[in-house]
Amino acid sequence: MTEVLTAAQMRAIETAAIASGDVTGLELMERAGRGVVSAIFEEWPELAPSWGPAPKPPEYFLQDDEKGKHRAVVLCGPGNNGGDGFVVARLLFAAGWDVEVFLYGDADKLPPDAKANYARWLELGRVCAMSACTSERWVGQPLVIDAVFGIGACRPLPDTVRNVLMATVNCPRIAIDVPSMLSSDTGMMLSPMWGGVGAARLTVTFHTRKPGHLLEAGPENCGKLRVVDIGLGRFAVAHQAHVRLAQCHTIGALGKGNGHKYSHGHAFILSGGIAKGGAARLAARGALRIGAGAVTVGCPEAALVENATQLNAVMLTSVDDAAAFEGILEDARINALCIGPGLGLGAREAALVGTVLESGRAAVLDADALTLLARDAGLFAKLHKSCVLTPHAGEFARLFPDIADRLNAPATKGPAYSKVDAAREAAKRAGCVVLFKGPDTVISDPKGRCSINASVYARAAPWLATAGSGDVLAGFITGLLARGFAPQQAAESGAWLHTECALKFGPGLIAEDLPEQLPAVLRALEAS
Ligand SMILES: NC(=O)C1=CN([C@@H]2O[C@H](COP(=O)(O)OP(=O)(O)OC[C@H]3O[C@@H](n4cnc5c(N)ncnc54)[C@H](OP(=O)(O)O)[C@@H]3O)[C@@H](O)[C@H]2O)[C@@H](O)CC1
Ligand SMILES: Nc1ncnc2c1ncn2[C@@H]1O[C@H](COP(=O)(O)OP(=O)(O)O)[C@@H](O)[C@H]1O
Ligand SMILES: [K+]
Repeated sequence: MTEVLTAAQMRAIETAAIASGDVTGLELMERAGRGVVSAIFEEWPELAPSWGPAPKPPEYFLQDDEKGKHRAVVLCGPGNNGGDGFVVARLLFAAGWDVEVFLYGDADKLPPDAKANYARWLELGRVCAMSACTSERWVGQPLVIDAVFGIGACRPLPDTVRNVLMATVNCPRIAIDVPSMLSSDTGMMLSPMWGGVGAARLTVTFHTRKPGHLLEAGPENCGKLRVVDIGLGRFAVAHQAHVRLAQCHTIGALGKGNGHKYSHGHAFILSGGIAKGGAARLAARGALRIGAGAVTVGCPEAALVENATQLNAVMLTSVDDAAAFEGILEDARINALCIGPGLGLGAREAALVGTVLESGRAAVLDADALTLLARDAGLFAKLHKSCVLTPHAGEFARLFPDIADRLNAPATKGPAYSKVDAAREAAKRAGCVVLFKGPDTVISDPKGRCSINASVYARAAPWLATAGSGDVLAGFITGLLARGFAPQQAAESGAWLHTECALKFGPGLIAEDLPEQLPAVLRALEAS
């Protein structure tokens, strides 16, 4: 499943499922709780009862030696996340575990399905107030089930909850749906956790990933992430989910069919002056490796010799000023431009950004070009739908300071504002695709079509935090634009391939290595 659903979208699907008569809320809660318990036993088979990870057969009577082998503390909250917690408590108890349950909130005010499961648990054990969950509980490091808040949390946690969660730091903690201190829409911490609460060992979510699992502090707090199917697939189809996981979705187009080099486009990368050409050369190498038929670097005359000693398959020409570049652009075969890496911030560079934008050609604007756009509203107004902006967080804040402020403000009420919302708003304002970089790269077009290239969990590639890797990404996207990819597809596929290249190389990666992984990555894609 490549959809990523917000809390509101998830609620809409749940409501549609219940309204269809196919399933009740109580049944969904039971499936959720069972999914959590199965996931725990699959993850740690040594904790599983003798019958394995599947839920216990109803007719099964526990043998004495199956009782009390393991201990769990279940922390329940006032909503349906707490309801899932009561189901998990019951199922662990049925598997022979010693289970203690604590509730934050008033049992009388629980929503109906949660209240039903609260009542079922009361037939088996007690429920104590969260305030009674004191430090002796954590001796022996029981398994902690975090069922305090799920998709319903969007403001700072009450102190009682925060203190209890912080005290579990040395215990294995399983988060139901989302760690309670995290916003499922944004991945941001809802409360500061002094000294930290540590990551959950496992987070078990339902139906699809939520943005908060992928963005910001989400991945480092979720531990392992498991998505459990609770039978909502049919309803997901009816629901238009606008955010999905990035993929290389037009990979068929990456293979080169017939045609000569110019059938695959001609990418032109503008460079800075003497001793500033490395970034543009990295971008050019990326554009060529990703399959642009021809790639040219344009630099000031004074930097030609320096660049010539470093380039072979990439062509080189002098571009002293915007007028010279206008002349070069008379060659209609040049169909994708890249400006910004190592460019500089002077008048020549600002004029070149203007020429790039006035040409109407597909263009990637990165690094210094973004700073120039931030400085000059007139330039910014020239952005058009064939452009791709590739800011990292600092450049984003320079270009869209008000949006960045809103993104970084602590959440006090829902719905929370996420990196997805920020990228969408920025793309709408700019009138072009914005690729907002990070381990959680978010790509949006002006209509809000959005994807997340998450270099997290199994795709974690921290080696990408190396000088020049962004320049290579700009080159990848430019190369794909030259090959005729639409801006959103070029950005999404470029980001996805960028991560794949980093994964292929692994630790020790430097920017130069990235384009060199492309042949193997593309070969593997073709084979699959
Ligand atoms: N959708 C689905 O398909 C399915 C969903 N399922 C499960 O339901 C979960 C969602 O349940 P939910 O909507 O009841 O929200 P939940 O996270 O329990 O919290 C709401 C409660 O917490 C309170 N509250 C929030 N923040 C607070 C704070 N900081 N401090 C204090 N209070 C705070 C809030 O209070 P209020 O804001 O209303 O004042 C309200 O009482 C979901 O994550 C999943 O586990 C599954 O059962 C199966 C299918
Ligand atoms: N920890 C990380 N995990 C995955 N990708 C990362 C990480 N840090 C940075 N990246 C990626 O590396 C690239 C860095 O780009 P940028 O910040 O522009 O660097 P530079 O200017 O040095 O080229 C971006 O594509 C970003 O998404
Ligand atoms: K939770």
